[in-house]
Amino acid sequence: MLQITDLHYRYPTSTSAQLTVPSFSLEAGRHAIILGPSGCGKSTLLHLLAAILTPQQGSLHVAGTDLRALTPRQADAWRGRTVGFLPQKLALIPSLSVFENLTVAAYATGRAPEIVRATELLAALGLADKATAKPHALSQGQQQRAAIARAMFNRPALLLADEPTANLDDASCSASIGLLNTQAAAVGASLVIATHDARVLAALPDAAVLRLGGTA
Ligand SMILES: Nc1ncnc2c1ncn2[C@@H]1O[C@H](COP(=O)(O)OP(=O)(O)OP(=O)(O)O)[C@@H](O)[C@H]1O
Repeated sequence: MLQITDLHYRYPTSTSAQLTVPSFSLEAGRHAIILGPSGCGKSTLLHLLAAILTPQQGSLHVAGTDLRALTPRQADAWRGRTVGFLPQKLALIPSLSVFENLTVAAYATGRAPEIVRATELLAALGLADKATAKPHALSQGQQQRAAIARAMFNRPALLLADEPTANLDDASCSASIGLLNTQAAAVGASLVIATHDARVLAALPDAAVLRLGGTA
């Protein structure tokens, strides 16, 4: 699922921050935890894995695709088909209902939205009665579940989650990781979680761990 070799990334606007990623590979269907302190580059690596950013050096293959070989347009199409993303700031669209926040994800694939899938996902995530609500009317936990449903809508091969347990108590932390794990398993996706939270290691004991040291 993932093959990372000698990967380097530097933000074009920054002269100092440079991310260096150790070589790492992950089989399809297996899960990984990207672990490291604040500012070490976890979110940046997730953006590289989603082909939102392009590395300057090294090779990066995800789900059988050489991401460095993609044009920006090809990267957009590949991402829409392949990746589900749960950002730290959930980024639900405030003017759309919860249901519409899911179905809008279909536009990234160029296919018509599957209405039945949206209904089933919302039910599976305990949000059946929130389909017509706007995101602001949901609790924080409900908003995260809606964002997980949106990430899963296109049945991604790779589910990326950025600090999904930040500010959660222990019970909510294990519920959140459990949901991500269950949803990934339902479509055979690999789950990759970026976190500085050691509780995630305990919640996913079989996950491979990629430690990031920091920027140089
Ligand atoms: N758009 C950007 N332009 C320039 N530098 C950036 C940009 N985004 C992040 N950085 C820098 O890159 C480094 C890695 O940031 P990143 O957000 O990937 O870290 P992180 O490990 O996810 O941190 P946190 O756990 O606090 O979210 C930091 O030094 C940050 O300041």
